[in-house]
Amino acid sequence: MKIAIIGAGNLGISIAKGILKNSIASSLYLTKRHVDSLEAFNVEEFVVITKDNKLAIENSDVVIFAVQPNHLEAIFIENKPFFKDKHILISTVTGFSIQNITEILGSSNGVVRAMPNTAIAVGKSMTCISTMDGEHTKLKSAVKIFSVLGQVLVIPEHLMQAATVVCASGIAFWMRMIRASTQAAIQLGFDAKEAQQLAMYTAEGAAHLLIATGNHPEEEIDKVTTPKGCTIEGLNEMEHQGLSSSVIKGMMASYHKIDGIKDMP
Ligand SMILES: NC(=O)C1=CN([C@@H]2O[C@H](COP(=O)(O)OP(=O)(O)OC[C@H]3O[C@@H](n4cnc5c(N)ncnc54)[C@H](O)[C@@H]3O)[C@@H](O)[C@H]2O)C=CC1
Ligand SMILES: O=C(O)[C@@H]1CCC=N1
Repeated sequence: MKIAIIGAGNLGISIAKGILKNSIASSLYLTKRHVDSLEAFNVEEFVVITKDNKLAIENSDVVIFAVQPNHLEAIFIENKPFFKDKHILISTVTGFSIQNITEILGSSNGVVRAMPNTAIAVGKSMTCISTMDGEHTKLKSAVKIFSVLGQVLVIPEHLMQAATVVCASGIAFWMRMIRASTQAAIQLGFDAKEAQQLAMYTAEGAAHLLIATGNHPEEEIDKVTTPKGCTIEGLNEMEHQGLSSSVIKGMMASYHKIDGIKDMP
C-alpha cells in the first residue's frame, strides 16, 4: 500500500509509527512544513520525508490528512488538481465534516473521516470511521488499514464529534486518571516508577476484564467491593467529590469546544 501522511505532527507521527510497526506500507510519504524533526524516520528507503504535498499525493494511493483544522482548506485548494479517483482520502481533522470538504473540493472525492487516537503508534487505537452513503469501497479500504492499527467502529458521521471526545481526546482523559492514581500510590508509599507501573497495569487489567468478559463495569465492581470494606469507602468518597460527574461534564465541555473549531484562527 502506498500511503501519504499530510501533516506529520503528533497524530501523523503516531499513525506513521503504527504503519511502520505493522509493515503495511510499500511506500510512506510524511509531509510537514519543517521536516527537521522527522529525521528519525529517515532510516527506511521506502519512507520519504518531504515538504512537498503534491509529490506525496501523486506517489500514493491512500492520503491521510492530519493537519490542524485551520490548515486543511488551503491544503485541499492547493492540491485539488492532484486528487484522482484512485485516491482514498482520509481526514482525521477535527470538526471538518464531509459536507465542508465537499464544498471545498466540489465533490466529496469519496473522502473518509477517521478519528484515531495516539495509541495507534502501538497498534491500540480505538478508531471511528465514517463516510458518505454509497462510498463502500473506500470505506472498506480505510477500515482494513485502521483495523491493523487497533479497533475500528464504523459510525454515522453525525456521531464523529462525540467520537472525537470519547476516543481521540479520551486517551488524554484516561492518562490523567492513571496519573492521579500514580500520585496517590506515591503518597501511599511507592516510589514514582513503581507507582506508575501499578497504575498502568491495573488500568490495563480493568479494560481487559471488560473486553474479555463483555461485563458491565458495575458487575466487576461488585466483585471488588467487600461490604463495609475499603473499596466502597474509596469509591463513595470519589463520587461525593464528583468523580463521575466531573468526567461527564469534562467530556461535554470538550464536545462543545469542537463546535466551530474549524473556523478558529
Ligand atoms: N493529536 C491527537 O491525538 C489527535 C488529533 N486529531 C486531529 O488531527 C489533526 C492533527 O493534530 P495534531 O497532530 O495534534 O497536530 P500537530 O500540530 O501536532 O500536527 C499538524 C502538522 O501539520 C503540519 N502542517 C501544517 N501545514 C502543513 C502543510 N501545508 N503541509 C504539510 N504539513 C503541514 C504541521 O507542521 C504539523 O506538524 C488535527 O486536526 C486534530 O484535530 C485527531 C485525533 C487525535
Ligand atoms: O485536542 C484536540 O483538539 C485534538 C482533537 C482530538 C485530540 N486532539
